[in-house]
Amino acid sequence: MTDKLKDAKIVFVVGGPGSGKGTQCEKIVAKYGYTHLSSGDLLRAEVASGSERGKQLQAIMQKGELVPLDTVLDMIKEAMIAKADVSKGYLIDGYPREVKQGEEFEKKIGAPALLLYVDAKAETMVKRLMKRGETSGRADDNEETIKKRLDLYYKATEPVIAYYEKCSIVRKINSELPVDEVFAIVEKAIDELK
Ligand SMILES: Nc1ncnc2c1ncn2[C@@H]1O[C@H](COP(=O)(O)OP(=O)(O)O)[C@@H](O)[C@H]1O
Ligand SMILES: Nc1ncnc2c1ncn2[C@H]1C[C@H](O)[C@@H](COP(=O)(O)OP(=O)(O)O)O1
Ligand SMILES: [Mg+2]
Repeated sequence: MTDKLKDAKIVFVVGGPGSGKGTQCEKIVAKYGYTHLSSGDLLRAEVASGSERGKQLQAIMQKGELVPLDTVLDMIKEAMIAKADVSKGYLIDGYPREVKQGEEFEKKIGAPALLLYVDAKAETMVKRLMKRGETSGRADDNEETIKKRLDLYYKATEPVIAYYEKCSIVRKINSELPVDEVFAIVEKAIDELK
């Protein structure tokens, strides 16, 4: 077991593609100094490294599918351990994407104290992603892949929220509002943690 992470404060950030997870995480980092670990960013860094593994990941992500659980969990765990001595808390952004990922995380790392459910309508998410796609350079910010990512979100990821509602750690955040108003809701949820 990972002793170093035994008392870590862990926040899962869950929401559909383009719902605003990364945007809110950035603001949490600025105010609270938490460590932000986005599974998508970690995977894109591996792709950018040009490694053989990165090439396989790229092919999966371009199709809007989920990469193997072990790959993403190992990456997150490694990144968490690297920050264990200085971290005030961890924002785990984009994970879990399916219930099994949550179960494995708890077995190998620990239990989350809070789940921020970043909620926006499908229509809003598509609009934001198409706009983001104009500049993001992301291979998955295109109409066809966005549709697949949304379908997968409703099928595989939404059940994660119901799963964690059982232990009353879910806080639903209305991400239809302007960024700062969304953050005001986020702040309340984080402040309650202390
Ligand atoms: N509350 C908001 N209102 C309007 N646009 C937003 C809001 N939150 C995020 N965005 C925009 O939507 C896009 C997706 O946000 P991002 O944080 O990358 O989402 P995610 O990490 O959930 O995919 C970005 O271009 C971002 O600037
Ligand atoms: N926890 C996870 N399990 C499996 N695949 C993941 C993953 N997190 C990210 N990926 C892969 C599949 C996603 O379609 C892609 C991009 O993820 P992301 O950057 O978190 O997207 P977004 O911020 O738009 O929600 O990376
Ligand atoms: Mg993101």
